[in-house]
Amino acid sequence: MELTAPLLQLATQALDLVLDFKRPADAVLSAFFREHKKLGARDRAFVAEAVFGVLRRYRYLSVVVPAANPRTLVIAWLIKARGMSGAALEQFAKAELIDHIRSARTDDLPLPVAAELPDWVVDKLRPAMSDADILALGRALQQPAPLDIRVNAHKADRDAVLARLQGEGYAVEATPYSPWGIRFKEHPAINRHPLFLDGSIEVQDEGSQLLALLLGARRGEMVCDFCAGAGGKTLGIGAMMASTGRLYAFDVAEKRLANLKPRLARSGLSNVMPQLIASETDTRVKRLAGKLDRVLVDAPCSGLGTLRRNPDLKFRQSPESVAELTRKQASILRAAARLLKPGGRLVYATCSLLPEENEAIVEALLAEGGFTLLPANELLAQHKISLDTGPMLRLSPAVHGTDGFFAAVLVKNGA
Ligand SMILES: C[S@@+](CC[C@H](N)C(=O)[O-])C[C@H]1O[C@@H](n2cnc3c(N)ncnc32)[C@H](O)[C@@H]1O
Repeated sequence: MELTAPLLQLATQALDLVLDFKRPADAVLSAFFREHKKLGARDRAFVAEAVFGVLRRYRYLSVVVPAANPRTLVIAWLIKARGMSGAALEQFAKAELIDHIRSARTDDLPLPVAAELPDWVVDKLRPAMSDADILALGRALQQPAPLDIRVNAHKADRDAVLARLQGEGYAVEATPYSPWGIRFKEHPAINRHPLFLDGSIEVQDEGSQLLALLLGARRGEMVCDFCAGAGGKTLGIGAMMASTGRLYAFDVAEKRLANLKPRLARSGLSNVMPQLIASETDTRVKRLAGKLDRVLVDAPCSGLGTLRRNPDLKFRQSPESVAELTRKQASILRAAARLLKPGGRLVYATCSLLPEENEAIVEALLAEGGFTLLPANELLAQHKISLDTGPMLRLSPAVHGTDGFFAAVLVKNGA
């Protein structure tokens, strides 16, 4: 595509709005496009690509550019990531700036810059990971995520959906771990496809799909998705229950639960009860104490495992926000644990990469007694899924091609 001065100006303006990191970049960009209604599809695509492209390499580009500002960052991205030639850019930037960027070194960078992670994140990862693994993780997190869908087992069959999509010319393949997953090579607008509109498929990362398997809810059981949000996991669990029994979908965010409603309608499930709660200590929660067979806690977390989708998130989190989240996670997990019958199953999951949001939260509950860890690797093997990351599941984009993801399965003692 041909770069023009107005287009460069638009990308610069949009980036400027994103770089205060007060709101999620995708929300800022949507608002920006609403204000620039006349922009054509190709120009929008360029602006979005430039903004997300800079965000993915923000630490590196900030080192490369002598006086980093949104415009020079976009120019540095065009040269370093898009491989644009100096000649194509000479009408937009001084020759010294172009030369400086072109000759900037790419080797010998400090680990946090090469991995595109904040220093404090690298410090928190270091006790559990080698520098080489942190670098591989950081590099994988810089790549855009593939588009994964989950076939709704209540309505459709994966092989049939796969064959249909292939027949329609989509480049798709079955996901390696989830029995319901299909991965697209491109990013088509799948939310307009008839299979999406009739609830046969939902967009969901493969890692998230595995949670329903780990929870293992059966027909007729009493189950709760404690942090249901817009119901990504709820719908997978409800399908496994074949729309029988009862599946409570709790959340404190009214808007997210509202977003669950149309998805629920499409899914054809009639066993889900969305329930807005004020907090994890709400009386509606306490009323269910000791009554449930399975509870999923897909806890609010730093989201650092999803940086492929939200590269700005790492700059909107801090050690303080993580500390606050860990207090919340521990409190929610305890409240959720009280709902289980003896022998009932509790799954704790996050899309964080940090041990303090993951293993530490689970180990603290285990140390109090009352629960036993059920090895996730053995459970997955029972489903013929060869995914062995040890007794707790830790998925990494560098190793598994999924978002960064953590899950632990616990059983309430005393059955
Ligand atoms: C990681 S998201 C869940 C995503 C969701 N499970 C899905 O698959 O779409 C965490 C959710 O926890 C909710 N949350 C935060 N505090 C909570 C609390 N005290 N009790 C229940 N849910 C809470 C948030 O509103 C958010 O929707």
